[in-house]
Parts: sequence; structure tokens; C-alpha cells
Amino acid sequence: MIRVENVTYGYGNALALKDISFSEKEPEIIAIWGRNGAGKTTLMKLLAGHERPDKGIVEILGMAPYNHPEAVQHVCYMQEDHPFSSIWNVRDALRIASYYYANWDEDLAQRLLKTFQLNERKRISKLSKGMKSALQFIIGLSSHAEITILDEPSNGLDASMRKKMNQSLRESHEMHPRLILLSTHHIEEIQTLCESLIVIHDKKVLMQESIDDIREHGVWLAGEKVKVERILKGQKPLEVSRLGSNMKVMMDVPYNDEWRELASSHGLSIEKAKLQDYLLNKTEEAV
Ligand SMILES: Nc1ncnc2c1ncn2[C@@H]1O[C@H](COP(=O)(O)OP(=O)(O)OP(=O)(O)O)[C@@H](O)[C@H]1O
Repeated sequence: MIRVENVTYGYGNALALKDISFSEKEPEIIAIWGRNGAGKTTLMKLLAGHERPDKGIVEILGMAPYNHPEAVQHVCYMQEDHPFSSIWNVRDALRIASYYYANWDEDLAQRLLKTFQLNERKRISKLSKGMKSALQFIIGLSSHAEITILDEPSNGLDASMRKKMNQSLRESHEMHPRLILLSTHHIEEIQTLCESLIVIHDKKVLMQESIDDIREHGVWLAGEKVKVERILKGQKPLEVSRLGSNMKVMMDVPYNDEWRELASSHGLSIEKAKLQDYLLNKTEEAV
């Protein structure tokens, strides 16, 4: 459904993406994670046809989206701070979206308005940051576009609203499978929602794997320093913390029976590292 092959893109002389490749054939929910400035938004703009790659191929549904109305009619791209007209209220934005998106689901839009307690008569310029994110999310989800791209949809939303967002996304995707690509800094919260994860780092795709495979990785081992060092056998841990004669290390290994038995035979405790901490360390390591 989407293909990015050897794509390079820069703003003037400043490279934002360097020779990146990935593809997705299934209508899955894909998360894009990366540190600030990693290139997530740039990648989304290329997929939405807002920019043209300097080098390489970007395709959605087999078509290059830049300057291609037939291709972009299958795409709904909700930018982080979507530029709505300053005179519109919520109802205007939904009405215009309903004309624009061929598969628009008005019932869903109305349900989501209630879920997020958005007043249709309210001017968009008067919405809080979280309320504006909610509106963008409502449009993104109700568009039912075959390729839906949501840049930081939970930006500014509190934990309860983020939970509602994830629930709505899951339900809507189950009923109408489509490719939903979303960027996030809250990877812990959406890991049960998405099927695969793309990690962008230093202008490149560092990982593209199923979320289950990535979640397996990252293990904390803790215990006496000498015992930890014995198990490390010279390998470099992702993170180290020391307390007196004890040591705790994060290893880039799977949390499986083999490692649980190894830890136990060395007299060490073992626990799964949080995905967010694992990814932070992986992107630290890759610098
Ligand atoms: N309009 C622009 N002009 C010049 N440089 C830009 C522009 N937009 C982005 N960049 C640069 O391109 C790089 C990638 O930016 P991008 O916005 O794609 O990152 P991001 O991963 O979405 O970041 P964040 O998580 O902070 O939103 C950064 O170095 C950024 O400074």
C-alpha cells in the first residue's frame, strides 16, 4: 500500500531523510517513533504528496503522490497543527471534510464529537491545543481514507483523552481495516494498538519490525556487580546503573526462557525493559 525506496529529502542543504526505505502491503496500524527532529513529519509529508523526494521513490497504492490528485484522493493527512481557516467553527471543518473525503463516515464523526466533548459551534481558533488535536483526529478517523496519516494525533491530550483516542482508533480499524500511519512520543500507550513500528533515527529508518518482535527486546538484569559482569562477557549494555556492590544493566536481548534461565543460573534478577526506555537507549546507541 505504501512504498518508500532509497528516499532522500532535504530542506535546502539540510538533510532531513537520508536514503530511507520501507514498505507496507497490509492495511495495518503502523506507528512511527523517533526523537525530536528525527524526520517523522518529513516522511509523512512525502507520503501525503506535500513534498517531492529529492531522490528515490515514494508510492501510495502504486502511485507517486506528489502533484497527483488521483493518488491523494485516497489519503487523509492530518498535520500536527493543521491549518484550518480562522473563521471556521468545528461544524464547518467537519462539513468541508465530508465533501472532500469520498468514504466519510458522518455517524462516526458525530459519535466522536460526543466522546471528545467537542462543541460543534465553537470556533476552531478558540479551541485548546488538546481540543484541536481531537478535532483533527475526528476528521482523520471519519475520513475512512485508505491511507490515513496522523502526525502526533495525541498532542496536547490528557491521559484519559488519549485512552479514548486509542480505543476509538482500534474499534474503527477493526470495522474498516485501512492503513493508518501515526507518529507518537507515547509509544507505551499505543504498543497494543499497532501491528508494526518504524523507528526513525538520524535521518534513517533504524528499525521496521512487528511490534511484537520489538517488544520482546530489552531486558534489565540486576544483582551483584561481579555476577552481572560474568554474564555480560564483555558485551556492551545499553544502559548501566550502579548502587554499591550491585549493578543493573539493560541488555539488547530477548526476554525469553533462555535468558530467564541464564539470569537465574547466575543468581541475577531479570525483568522486561519498557519499550520506550529500550528505544531511547537504542537511539542513544546509534548516535
Ligand atoms: N521547513 C523546514 N525548514 C528547514 N528545516 C526543517 C523544516 N522542517 C523540518 N526541518 C528539519 O528537518 C529535520 C526533521 O524534522 P521533522 O519535523 O521531520 O522531525 P520530527 O521527527 O517530526 O520531529 P518532532 O518529533 O520534533 O515533531 C529537523 O532537523 C528539522 O529541523
